[in-house]
Amino acid sequence: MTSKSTDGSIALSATGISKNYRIWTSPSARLYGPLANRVRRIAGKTPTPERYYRDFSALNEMSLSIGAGECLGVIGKNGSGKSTLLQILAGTLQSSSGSVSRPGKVAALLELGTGFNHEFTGRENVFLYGAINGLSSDAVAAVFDSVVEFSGLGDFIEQPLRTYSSGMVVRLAFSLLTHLDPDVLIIDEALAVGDAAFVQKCMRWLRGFIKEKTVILVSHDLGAITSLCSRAIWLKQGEVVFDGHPKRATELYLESIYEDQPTGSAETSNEQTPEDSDVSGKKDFRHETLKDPEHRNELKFFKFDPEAESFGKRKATINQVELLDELGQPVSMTAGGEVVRIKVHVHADEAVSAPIIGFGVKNRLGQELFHDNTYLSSHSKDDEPLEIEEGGRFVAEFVFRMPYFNAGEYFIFAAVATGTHDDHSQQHWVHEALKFSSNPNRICLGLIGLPMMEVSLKQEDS
Ligand SMILES: Nc1ncnc2c1ncn2[C@@H]1O[C@H](COP(=O)(O)OP(=O)(O)OP(=O)(O)O)[C@@H](O)[C@H]1O
Repeated sequence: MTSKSTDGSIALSATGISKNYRIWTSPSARLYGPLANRVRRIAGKTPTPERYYRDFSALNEMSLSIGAGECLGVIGKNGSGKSTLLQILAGTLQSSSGSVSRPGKVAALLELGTGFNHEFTGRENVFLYGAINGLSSDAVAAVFDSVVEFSGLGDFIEQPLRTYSSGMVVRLAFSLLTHLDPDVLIIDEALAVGDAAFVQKCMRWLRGFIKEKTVILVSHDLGAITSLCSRAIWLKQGEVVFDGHPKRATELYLESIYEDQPTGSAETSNEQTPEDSDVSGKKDFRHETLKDPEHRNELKFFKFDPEAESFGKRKATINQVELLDELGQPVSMTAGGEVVRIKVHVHADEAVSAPIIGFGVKNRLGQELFHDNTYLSSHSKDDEPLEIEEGGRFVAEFVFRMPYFNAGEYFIFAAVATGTHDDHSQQHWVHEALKFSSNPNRICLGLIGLPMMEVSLKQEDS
């Protein structure tokens, strides 16, 4: 697609960029594979590289030009190549082939903490980051107070970065960017970890910046893409499959997500009437409306934190909690109303008898919104209770339709106990095993909203 630059000049362009990765079949294949193939060659035999690795293309000969003044949104499923593209455009990752032209000054907010030294204080990092971006120490000193003020970090600016939360690192990084005066700003989902007030502040700044300069933005928040961007590209397996109006791009992308979902019991037949339908397995009847980016209740999950605070007698340890989609694929995004799987993986540090695994969701005030556990399902059957030997592993999986959440941050706690529902001893309880954030929406009216199968209003016969 031709670029829609406001003054006709190009802010950034990429020609035929590809990124290939070599995926080794095992760590030892990486060590011995090249040697084994060399020995085969010397012995006059045909090398067998396929036994040791396969080549994987994360980006495939992509050409793109972004006009000065454009705000380009980049969307696509996990692993479609968005971060790879942004890193290559920003110059922090070398492409395997192709070239990038950057006529102006480019600043990027990519993977959290990139360009920072975690042993340095916030103050030292401001000067370090400024130097990396070509600013003299006098120039950094001149904007230092303003950077700290924007960040809202206060006295924390004198503390080492390793003591910062991920939200604080984003505060510092974004505040720095606002003072670098770039021509092109590249942002990769980084704002997703900021708290609501700071994200609002960044959005206000970004809207002003977009009016004058060029922005490239990756976001799973399709509402942000449609409201901020003048153009959007949709990536699929390292290729641009749509380049054009953001509204159309997000519509096509969402359609493709729903097309990829299996049909069957979860599908609602249009011919069913409310009276004769069986609601089990149905989607929310507002499903079509909720596909719309404006209404979709996006939930962005962060990875399991093994360092999260926990307690318990530790006969068993929770070592992973993950979010999967309906098909069992690990995901970092989902939405209210969708079927998800929460998997809790546990290691038995000692022999464990009849374990119970549970999980629940709390809001940031610590109010519990819902919880559940395996006790009923594992004790309502005639099955023998689970007996796990020392060193063994076990896992619980909860499959349910996500409720709707108000805008804000939430935590999933996970726990493993032994005993019975009424008399048990906690072995490991992880307070904030998974964190997630919810976008503003109008679907959730209470603390949580329920996926609603049917609603009717009618007069009863007297
Ligand atoms: N260093 C690496 N070695 C091997 N494969 C890699 C490497 N970095 C990325 N990949 C692969 O390249 C593909 C594209 O990754 P990339 O991070 O760009 O996707 P993405 O669209 O940004 O995903 P997400 O939405 O999850 O952030 C993925 O399949 C990923 O596994």
